[in-house]
Amino acid sequence: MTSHSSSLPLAVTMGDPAGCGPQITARAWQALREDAGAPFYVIAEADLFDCATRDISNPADASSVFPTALPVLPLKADLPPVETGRPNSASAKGILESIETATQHALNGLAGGVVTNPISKAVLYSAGFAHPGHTEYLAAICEEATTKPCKPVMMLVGGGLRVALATIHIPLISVPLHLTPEHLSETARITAEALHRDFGIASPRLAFTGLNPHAGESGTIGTEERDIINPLAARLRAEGIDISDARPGDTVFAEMLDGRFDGIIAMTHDQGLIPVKTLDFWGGVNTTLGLPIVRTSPDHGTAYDAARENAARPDSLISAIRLARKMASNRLAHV
Ligand SMILES: NC(=O)C1=CN([C@@H]2O[C@H](COP(=O)(O)OP(=O)(O)OC[C@H]3O[C@@H](n4cnc5c(N)ncnc54)[C@H](O)[C@@H]3O)[C@@H](O)[C@H]2O)C=CC1
Ligand SMILES: NCC(=O)COP(=O)(O)O
Repeated sequence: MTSHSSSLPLAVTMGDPAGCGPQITARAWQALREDAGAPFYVIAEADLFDCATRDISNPADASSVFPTALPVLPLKADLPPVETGRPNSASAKGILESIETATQHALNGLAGGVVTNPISKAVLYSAGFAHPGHTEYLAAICEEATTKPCKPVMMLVGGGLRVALATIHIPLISVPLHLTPEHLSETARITAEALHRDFGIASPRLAFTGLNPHAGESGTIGTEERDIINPLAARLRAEGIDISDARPGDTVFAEMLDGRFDGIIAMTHDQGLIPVKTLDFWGGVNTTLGLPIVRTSPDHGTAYDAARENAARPDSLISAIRLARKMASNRLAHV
């Protein structure tokens, strides 16, 4: 199985067909069709897109088609009629087929990486989807295909920040239970390795955020920093990973912008996503580290309201495509 190549086309998934995916994909193709980088194709139905399209049966045909039409690899599943802005759980089968096919293409060396369009988690959950989101679903597909364990780490990139998350879509009340030394050390190792291999940073400097205000204020406003994060950081440093003790969550992002760190490991979803989306909502990218394939995604969701008004902006998808190209090319150079 080949896991990456920068010269291969990228596989873009359909996402929720009632969301912004079709609009931003057509607009990203318009913006990038003359771009010299790797082209992309989308796994969906051609009539979703308001631009020139051409059906392809093989990812290898994407490159020749891309300058004149958006290459579309049709789904096998039938999609129900799509009403923009009105999600329909009957689309779930096609949404998941698109993700699964794109991932298999990347795993099998037919695509250079996967760029996912937004899905509505609630819509998929109502159709019985058992994973919290793409991140865990992609890891499950990769794990099954390679028979190797695959631990995914979500990282948001934008506004000068690279922020990996120690916890993702779980209720805040259960976060402390997940912050075990084993989990945090795996997250740190995967993040350090990805910054080196996929982002081309020779010796990445990482920071842990604290969970509590003022990083626990020496154990007086919470003990996770004193008892778990800081002792673990010391062990990781002894192994050669350059990582700080828990830094206060209200200052560590400014420290990274000042050049002190190359990446941050945030303890919760919102702790990590708020700074990235505030600084760079339109250009932010979500990427999954720890997979045998490259995967990126816009940082935003399905934006049903913008889709209804035909006003969805493609900026974040374009950034996701550009980052996927860069990561694939860095991986190739690293081999
Ligand atoms: N990667 C993924 O698949 C993601 C999926 N989601 C899902 O998206 C759904 C909606 O989530 P929300 O919290 O409402 O976030 P959202 O990002 O879809 O929308 C937040 C606001 O930003 C606007 N917006 C977002 N992207 C836009 C674009 N490209 N152009 C113009 N305006 C845009 C929306 O119109 C809305 O006002 C949820 O079901 C969530 O699960 C959320 C984040 C990522
Ligand atoms: N908030 C980020 C998000 O919801 C994306 O999740 P995933 O579908 O990429 O796992």
